[in-house]
Amino acid sequence: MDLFLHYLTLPYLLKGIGFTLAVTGLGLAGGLVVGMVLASMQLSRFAPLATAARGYSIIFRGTPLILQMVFAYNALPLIGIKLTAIAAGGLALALNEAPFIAEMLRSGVLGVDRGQVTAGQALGMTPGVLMRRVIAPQAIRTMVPALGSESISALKNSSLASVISVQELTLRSTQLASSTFDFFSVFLASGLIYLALTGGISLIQLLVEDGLDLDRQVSKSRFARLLPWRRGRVKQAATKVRAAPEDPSETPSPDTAGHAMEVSAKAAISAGERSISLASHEEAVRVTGLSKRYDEQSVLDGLNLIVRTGEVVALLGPSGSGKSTLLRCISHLDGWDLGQIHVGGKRLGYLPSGQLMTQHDLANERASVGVGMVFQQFNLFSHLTALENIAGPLRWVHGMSQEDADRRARELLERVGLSHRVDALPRHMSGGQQQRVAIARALAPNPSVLLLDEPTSALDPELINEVLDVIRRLAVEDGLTMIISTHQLRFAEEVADRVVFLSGGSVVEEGPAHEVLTQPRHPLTAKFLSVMGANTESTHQPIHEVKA
Ligand SMILES: Nc1ncnc2c1ncn2[C@@H]1O[C@H](COP(=O)(O)OP(=O)(O)OP(=O)(O)O)[C@@H](O)[C@H]1O
Repeated sequence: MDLFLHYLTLPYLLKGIGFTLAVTGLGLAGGLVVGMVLASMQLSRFAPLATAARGYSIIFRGTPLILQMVFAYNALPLIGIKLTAIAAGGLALALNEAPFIAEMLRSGVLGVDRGQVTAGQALGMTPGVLMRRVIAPQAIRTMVPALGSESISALKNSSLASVISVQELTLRSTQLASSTFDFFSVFLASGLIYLALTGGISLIQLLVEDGLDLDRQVSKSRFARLLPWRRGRVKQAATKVRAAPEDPSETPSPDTAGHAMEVSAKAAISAGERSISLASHEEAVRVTGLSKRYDEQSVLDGLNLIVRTGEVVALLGPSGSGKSTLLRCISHLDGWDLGQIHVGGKRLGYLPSGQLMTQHDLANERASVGVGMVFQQFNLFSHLTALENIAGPLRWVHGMSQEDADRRARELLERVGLSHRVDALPRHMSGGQQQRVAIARALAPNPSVLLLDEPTSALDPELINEVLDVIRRLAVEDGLTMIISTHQLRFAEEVADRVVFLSGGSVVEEGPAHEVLTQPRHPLTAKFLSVMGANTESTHQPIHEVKA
């Protein structure tokens, strides 16, 4: 026992720890840098880069580390690169770790929900901002356990550096045991030191996991405060704005139906005047001859559409008629084959020369033109609170100060009846609440046009009204220009100035909402409405009863 304790504290062995850590540190740091390059190459759309990265992985994962260390120390000097034993060991370990780390990075990035990436693009985030604020924070969180295991494995692999005479812990233990012949005590002490080192790594992993845990109470720790995606501390004042629940889903208010009737009445009184006045408004969106194919399938077929400022247009049509694709093209989230789209008079995504913009410039233009988008699946950033989902893009895309962005986010959350949920994560909110946050997020930068892609189709019937009510208010009170793809016929009749019926990727019929929904002219519209139970009588059913 005495001898064991003696070896455990022997400076000769303890110095070996320094060399072990030096090789491991170089290996992990270098592996992370090379791994990031490899992961970017593999994720690149440029095939030769991805192939080169794969070739690298095959070579370095397929040959033994010990051989790579010997090569780095003994063969590189032959071509004029002479490294110290520690540098050669660290280099070989880095090159060997890189493909493993690259795979972790790649799977972390690919694991981030594509919908959130699309939402970030729609909000005008450049690829860099998207990576820093949306993808990396979520990818890193999922990678931490695997990175912890890889670090432990790198520490143990560093012992192979003994073959190139790095005086690390294993080599020193072997030398000590050979000279004292006390193999048992020396290797027991050495094993315990390794255990302490790997235990340290596990502890760091646990602390990092804990620091990144979204369900943990907001951290006051300095570490958590350094993280760019940390959960912001929500000021008490903000949560006190409303003590009682303001959420219509929690306190179903008779207001909703009342409000709907009021809107309907207003709409009926002013429909004629409104359509005359809208005709003189400027064009907010002009779509001319838009055609798009997916392989052999034609999805949009010479589609034409003009939406004027302040107008609310409901897109109706059977599933697969191209409603979502049209909305995605308007915000240039998708490209198209033929035709032109102007938003606010600008060809969004095109240079004056007619050339396509880079993704970076397209993002900036999307933000400056102001095309907001609300998705079927909400697509909230799952690592951010309701407040941060709204305030974050205002800061990162529009350069607003944190104070102003938070104030705007609170105002909007209050408008959509969610001021008591400012600090809630998306997964702690109901579908209706998430969609209301998504609407608030899209509204935050004051878009010139708001596109809503079946905003209620992913909601349970009892949650649909709370979202429709918010949209109704935007149409009536704010006079926002909106294009809404929806299957909610009664809602379309109440809120939309015009209904545009799509079939097979082109406009089959369009006209004042009430007219198209009650007296369809085209047989396809009539058939669709009858399938939807939306003939004259059924459009007067309660909204939630009219479903696709
Ligand atoms: N990425 C894609 N690759 C191939 N085909 C696609 C893709 N996206 C959409 N499509 C096809 O394009 C057609 C139009 O789809 P779109 O989602 O625009 O229709 P929709 O009218 O919005 O339908 P729904 O009401 O069901 O949402 C569909 O046939 C769909 O399968």
